[in-house]
Amino acid sequence: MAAASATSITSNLSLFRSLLSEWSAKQPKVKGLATTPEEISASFDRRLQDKASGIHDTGKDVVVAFRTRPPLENEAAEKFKGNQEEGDLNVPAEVTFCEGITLASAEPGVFIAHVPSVKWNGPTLQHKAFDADLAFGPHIDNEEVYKRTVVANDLIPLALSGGISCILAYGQTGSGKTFTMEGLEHRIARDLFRVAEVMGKRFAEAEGAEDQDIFEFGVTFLELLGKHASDLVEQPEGVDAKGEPIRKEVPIQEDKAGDVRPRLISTTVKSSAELEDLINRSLAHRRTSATARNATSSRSHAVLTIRVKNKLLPYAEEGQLILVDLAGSERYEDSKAHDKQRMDESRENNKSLMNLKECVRAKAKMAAEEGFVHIPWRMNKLTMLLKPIFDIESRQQSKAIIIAHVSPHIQDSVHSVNTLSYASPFKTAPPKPRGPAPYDPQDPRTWNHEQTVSWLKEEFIKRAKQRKQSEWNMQAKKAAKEGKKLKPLDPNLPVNTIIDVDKLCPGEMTAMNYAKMYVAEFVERCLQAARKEGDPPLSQSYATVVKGISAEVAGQLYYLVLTAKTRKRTAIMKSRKTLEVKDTYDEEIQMAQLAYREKWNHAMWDATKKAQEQGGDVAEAVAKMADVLMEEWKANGGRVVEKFSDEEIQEAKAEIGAKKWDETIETELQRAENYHVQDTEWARNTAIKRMVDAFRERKKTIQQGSSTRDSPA
Ligand SMILES: Nc1ncnc2c1ncn2[C@@H]1O[C@H](COP(=O)(O)OP(=O)(O)OP(=O)(O)O)[C@@H](O)[C@H]1O
Repeated sequence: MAAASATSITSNLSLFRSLLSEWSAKQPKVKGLATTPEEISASFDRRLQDKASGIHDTGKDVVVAFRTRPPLENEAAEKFKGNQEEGDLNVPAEVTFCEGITLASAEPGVFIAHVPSVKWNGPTLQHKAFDADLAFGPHIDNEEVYKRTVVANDLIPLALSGGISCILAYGQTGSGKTFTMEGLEHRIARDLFRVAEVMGKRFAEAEGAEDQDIFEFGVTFLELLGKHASDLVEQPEGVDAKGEPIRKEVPIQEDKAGDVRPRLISTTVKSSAELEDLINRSLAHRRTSATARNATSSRSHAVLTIRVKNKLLPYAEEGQLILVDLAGSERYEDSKAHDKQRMDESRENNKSLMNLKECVRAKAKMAAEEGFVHIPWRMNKLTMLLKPIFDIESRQQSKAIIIAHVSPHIQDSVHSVNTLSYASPFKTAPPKPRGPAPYDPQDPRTWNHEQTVSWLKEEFIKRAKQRKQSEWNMQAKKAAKEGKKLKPLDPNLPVNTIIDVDKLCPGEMTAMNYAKMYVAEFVERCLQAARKEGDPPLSQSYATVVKGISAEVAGQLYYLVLTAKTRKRTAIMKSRKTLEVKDTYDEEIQMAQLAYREKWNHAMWDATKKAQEQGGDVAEAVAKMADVLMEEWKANGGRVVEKFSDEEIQEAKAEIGAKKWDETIETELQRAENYHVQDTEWARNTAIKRMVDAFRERKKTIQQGSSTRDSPA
């Protein structure tokens, strides 16, 4: 069945409407959202106030939501009127809205896309269902989207506790990404300082600090257009000859410490009004440059980052709230009509969106399976900016929400299907409940409550002893200077463990509850557990000792979890040899497969056939071939480079003629230059490959012809 064009869809709207109403009549009732916004708000406030339940464990690391918007006034008439001026008489004079998306269930989210297609007997409709965690129909407003995404997933408290919260808006141009993101940005600006006040007060009280204004906020706003990043907070430096705004390019690189921090102006904001003002100014800069370029904002990714520093924990990493309005997921065919610069940007955008997909999928998979998956975040500037979410060695807890936007129109259904199938696979089952995994003292993921309590006690005692020992060492040194000798420390002497572990670890808390907590929150709990009921606040120096020791214990716990995961990865790697290639989930293999396309399958097929003929182990032969291709792919920097023998090249050149040969290469090099492709060797190889391929084809046809003639009648 072939897909139908927008014009042919428009000319058959009445047929599609009647097919849709027949279909709708047979559908079950729509399943609504599970909890009311009021319930979400109430539980959010409770969590904020309630010290005991501050664990940011709202289930998934990656949450997927779908959203469709209402049709705009006169939109169908203007957008799909077809080429009536050019005599497209099939398109009705007045085009009205016809729905392309139906909300089947809000939570869990299910959207059904209605896709017009052409069968041998005429136009028809296909109904394709896609799953998400949440789905927002056209009548859901931004306030409700905010409550169900940002509030329900504790994104603000997570960032304030030193974690990373991220929201990504994905979708076709004009599907409503900017509408959603601006709505969320303004609401975050509205609530951030209120939540910070509640949390700051709680934290300062635990530490006995007087100043309750403990958070510092630094905001950056970046635009990534193709490969070029610029600062949206800064005013453009004027306009160029084409009237385009001149913006300084901002490099995006990983520094020696592994931090990706583009050189942007970080503005300190102290209130909702200041944050709101900064967001408005940056958005206005984005709109101006978009208008100047005679295009929409759909061509660039806009990344708003709010960094949160906790003044009481100067050594801890900063929490971050990252909001990304992604470039429109334009199809390559649609961008062909544009100039070279647009095509370059479009190609770059598609590359970054594909890489983002790989990263989000790998992250979702890792969270759900608890395995160790390679996340290729270094492959693109966009994912580099999102490093703290994707870097598995990051000790910061993170949560990403991806909102996939689709147009409500039936003429956009093919785009909508692309968008929904991009985002839907991110939906994973909630993390598996910790099963009865055998106890492993080296793997905190297997510890129950009692084992956790005893580990914590041991750790605190160990560190208290170390402290005592180092105090003794200092005193002994001092005594030696005075010619005295101190009595050695009695190892059996009881030590003050500083922290009451039973108070720190109530009820059913296990090591994984703590491992999911950010260090700031763990330290805060330790500070509370160090203070006896009714005692005055801890002295500044005592609080410093508690903070130091508890941060070390948290670090040790994260380290154990990380090494346990690494051990699991090594085990997976070892067992990979026995796995069928199709069963492996190594992202690199998948990327290499994508690059090789059908050549990969041919190579596997050849390896299988050879192994069968020689009576060898098929799985092993396939795995070996995959290894060979992977090595080759990696050695060529993630590309597939065709290799031909010199003889074959000379043969092809002789057949084609040296002049035409050189001309073809020259044309390809020229094309590469036009597209700013730096790698001329790559362009040359592409030209050679095309000519040798064509030569092989001709040779094959000739050989087949002669073998038919030669064969006996
Ligand atoms: N949920 C909604 N309710 C009402 N109007 C909406 C909604 N979503 C989007 N719109 C309107 O639809 C139009 C397109 O939306 P928007 O600019 O947000 O799309 P976009 O996906 O960001 O497009 P682009 O990629 O071109 O930037 C705007 O006029 C916007 O106000």
